Amino acid sequence: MSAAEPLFERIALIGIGLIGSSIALNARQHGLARHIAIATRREETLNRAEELALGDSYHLEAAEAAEGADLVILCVPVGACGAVTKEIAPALKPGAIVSDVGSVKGSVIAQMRPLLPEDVHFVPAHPLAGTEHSGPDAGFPELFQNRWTILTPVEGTDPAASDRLKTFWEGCGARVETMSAEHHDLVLAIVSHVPHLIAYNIVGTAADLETVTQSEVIKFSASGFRDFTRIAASDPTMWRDVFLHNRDAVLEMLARFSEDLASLQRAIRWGDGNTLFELFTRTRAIRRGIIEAGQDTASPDFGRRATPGADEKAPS
Ligand SMILES: NC(=O)C1=CN([C@@H]2O[C@H](COP(=O)(O)OP(=O)(O)OC[C@H]3O[C@@H](n4cnc5c(N)ncnc54)[C@H](O)[C@@H]3O)[C@@H](O)[C@H]2O)C=CC1
Ligand SMILES: O=C(O)C(=O)Cc1ccc(O)cc1
Repeated sequence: MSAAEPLFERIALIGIGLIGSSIALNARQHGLARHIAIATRREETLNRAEELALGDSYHLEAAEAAEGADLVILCVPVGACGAVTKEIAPALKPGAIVSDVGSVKGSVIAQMRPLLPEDVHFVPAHPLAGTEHSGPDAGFPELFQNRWTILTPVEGTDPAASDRLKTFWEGCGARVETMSAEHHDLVLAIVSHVPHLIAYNIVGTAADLETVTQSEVIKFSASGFRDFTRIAASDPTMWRDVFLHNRDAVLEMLARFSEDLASLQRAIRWGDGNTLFELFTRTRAIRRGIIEAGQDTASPDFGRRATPGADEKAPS
C-alpha cells in the first residue's frame, strides 16, 4: 500500500487503548489511511494519544471523529458499544464501514445493529491478539502480525465492504477468517474467556489462603502460576464486560469444564493414575500441535511482554 494511495481517506478510532493505539500505529506505518481521527471520553487519555502522535485529529466527541470517516472502528469495552453507536449514528457518512474489535460478537451486534443507519456497512470484527496491558501507551505495531482477525458479517452485509475491511486487517499484518457471531462466541468462550476466568479464580484463591502468605505466593510462584498472574492482570472493565456479554456460551463451557474437573478430582481421590496419564498425554499433543503450527512463537507478545519464564520452550 503506497502512502499516496491509502486504502481509506479517513478512519475514526473510537477508544484509544491497547487495540485502538495498535491499529493507529499500523494505519500510519502501512499507509492504510490518509487521516486518522481519534476519539476518547477522557481528556487525559486523548492528550496522551496526542503526545504519542497516534493520529491526525483528536476529539472528545466520538461523533466529531466519525463525521466524514470511511471506516469507523469502535475500540471500547463491549459493554460501551451501544452507547457509542448512539453517539456516532447521526454523524456517519452514507457508505461508511462501521466495525469494532470487541471480544464478544453476538451482544455487540445486538447493541449496534438497531442503532445504525441503513446506508452504512456494518462489519463486526475481533483481532485475536492482545496483552494484559491497557491504555494508549500499551499499543505496538507488531501486535496483529500473523494473528487471526475474525470477521462476523451480519446478514445482508455487502461483500465488498467485508473485503475492504479484510484488506485493512491484512494491511495490519493479520490473517483474516469469517464466521458467524454465534460460532465465534462459542469458540472464544473456550479458548479465551474461560481460561481468563480460571486465571482470575486461581490467583484469587491463592491470595485468599489463610495458611500461605502473600509474600510466599509472590516468592515461590512457579512459572505456571506466574502465567496465570499475567492473565489475571488483564483489564477489569474489559473482562467484566466480556463475561456479562458472553454469558450463555461461557456458562455452557464452564459446565463442561466443571464436569471434567470433577472426574479429575475423582481420579486423584481413587489413585487412578491411568486417567491422569491419558489426559496429560492428550493435552501435551495439543500444545505440541500449537508450537508446530507456529501459533505460539508467531505471537508478537512472545518473549516480549509476557512474564519472563512463560512457557517458551519447544518440545524436547
Ligand atoms: N486487551 C486485549 O487483549 C484485547 C481486547 N479486545 C477488545 O478490544 C476492545 C478494547 O480493548 P482494549 O484496547 O484492550 O481496552 P483499553 O482499556 O486499553 O482501551 C479502551 C478505550 O476505550 C475508552 N472507553 C471506554 N469506555 C468508553 C466509552 N463509553 N466511550 C468512549 N470511549 C470509551 C477508554 O478510555 C480507552 O481509550 C474491547 O472491546 C476488548 O474486548 C480485543 C482483542 C484483544
Ligand atoms: O493476553 C492474552 O494472553 C490474551 O489472551 C489476549 C487477548 C485477550 C482478549 C481477546 O479477545 C483476544 C486476545
